[in-house]
Amino acid sequence: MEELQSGLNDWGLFVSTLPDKGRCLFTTRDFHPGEAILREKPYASAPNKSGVESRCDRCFGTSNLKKCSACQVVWYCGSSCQKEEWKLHRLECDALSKLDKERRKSVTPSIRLMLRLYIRMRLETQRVIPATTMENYKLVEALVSHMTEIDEKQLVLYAQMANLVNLILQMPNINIKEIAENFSKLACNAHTICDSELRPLGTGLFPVISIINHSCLPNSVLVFEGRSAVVRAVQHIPKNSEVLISYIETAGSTMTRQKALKEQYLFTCKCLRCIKVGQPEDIKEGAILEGYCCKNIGCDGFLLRDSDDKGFICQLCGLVRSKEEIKEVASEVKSVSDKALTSTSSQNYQETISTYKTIEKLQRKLCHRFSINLMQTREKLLKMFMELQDWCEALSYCRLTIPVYERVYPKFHPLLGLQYYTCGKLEWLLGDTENAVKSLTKAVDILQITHGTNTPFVKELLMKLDEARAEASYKLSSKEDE
Ligand SMILES: C[S@@+](CC[C@H](N)C(=O)[O-])C[C@H]1O[C@@H](n2cnc3c(N)ncnc32)[C@H](O)[C@@H]1O
Repeated sequence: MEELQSGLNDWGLFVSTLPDKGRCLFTTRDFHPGEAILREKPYASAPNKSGVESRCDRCFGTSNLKKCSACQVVWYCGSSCQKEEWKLHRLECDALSKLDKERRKSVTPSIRLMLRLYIRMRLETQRVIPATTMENYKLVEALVSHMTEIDEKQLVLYAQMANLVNLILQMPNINIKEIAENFSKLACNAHTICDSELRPLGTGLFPVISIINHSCLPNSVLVFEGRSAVVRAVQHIPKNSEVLISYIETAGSTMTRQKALKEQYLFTCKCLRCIKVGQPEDIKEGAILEGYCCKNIGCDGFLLRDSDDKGFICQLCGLVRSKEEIKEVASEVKSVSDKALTSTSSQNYQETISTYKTIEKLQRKLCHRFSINLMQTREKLLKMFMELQDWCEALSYCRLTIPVYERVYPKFHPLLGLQYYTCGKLEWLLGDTENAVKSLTKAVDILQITHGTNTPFVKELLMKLDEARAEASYKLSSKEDE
């Protein structure tokens, strides 16, 4: 702990403990919005397996991939990535090569992450890889596991996975119970590594960043530069404050967020948003985000159950919607959604789009205009129209999502910045340069804070904005000349 403390001093941070949260990370100086609070390379990481697509083990790239000829499990995009990983992969390769074809199929990304954790620990003990103040196995030992709170079924699963890891590694003195506990640590400490546009690439364990606790109203955000994790302030953080990130999607109601946190991280959140649970403002927000709309066209009210539980009353105009009617539309949404799942897997795009359009229409009848479900359906339609390069339809759905994003996310949230970015790109493609400049400016204002100013992603965005501005002023001057 003292060693870690000395490493954290350089960052302007210190570790403390709070009775209801365990370890916490605090600041020893002020941080301004957009400033990087902490950077960390993964102690262990593994790329995702997304369908048929594989990824380079080092950079998570997808081009020019070649399979390791010995183990036939791991992919690299070139010799430079392969060489960088060799110290670790040498032992992993030996172990994986001994497996038969069927066993190799059971080596999932979680199993690989655990294999790499143990190999790294071993190489550290043998001093092949140095242990430093901020990178050592002791930091993994200190992570919370919540072993005593896990249910029987999960314990059995971890035990089976631990047996597989043991069978693959065949290391002397390896403790199966400890491996199972490490799986539990991964569940509540590992982070999904994403690209700049928040598309998931893999999973990594960052033992120092794992000290940071959760808030549904966080003062910082976790982003990635390649495989490295960066925690960045999204507001002014005064000296002696706790650094807080969000572990989950924060767009949902308090009940939804608390359920997600309890299920995966085994705690009840008491952040500034969650302590308002049950208060009138919180009930209203939940009913807007996840409840129903008023049947009175043009009324923007939210609905709450009436006292005898026969229906839902609009809190603005007083109109009642019967339980039966709501049930009927909701079950229609469910049955069309089930159909959408099967048509997505058969990759018939036009059919899938028409199914999602039906869902969107039904949800407009059922849900409040700021509903998360409605927003998610429109998000799916946006993505599908983008795939089809139907920029006009894509833009119309993108624009419909923006007011919901603005409502559910704080001012500096990566998802809000990225949505403005998509909107700006689409407007530009469709020749609406004036609005493109407005949307791209909003995107820059947010993404410079969440992603920093020096990343290739933000630099490219700034270049696009400059280009769009130049085009807009050229268009304006040509109009004036006419
Ligand atoms: C990634 S760890 C964070 C560091 C942890 N506090 C420790 O002592 O190592 C996640 C765990 O921290 C605790 N935790 C995180 N945020 C919390 C919060 N807002 N309230 C209570 N416990 C929290 C929970 O036990 C959770 O499973």
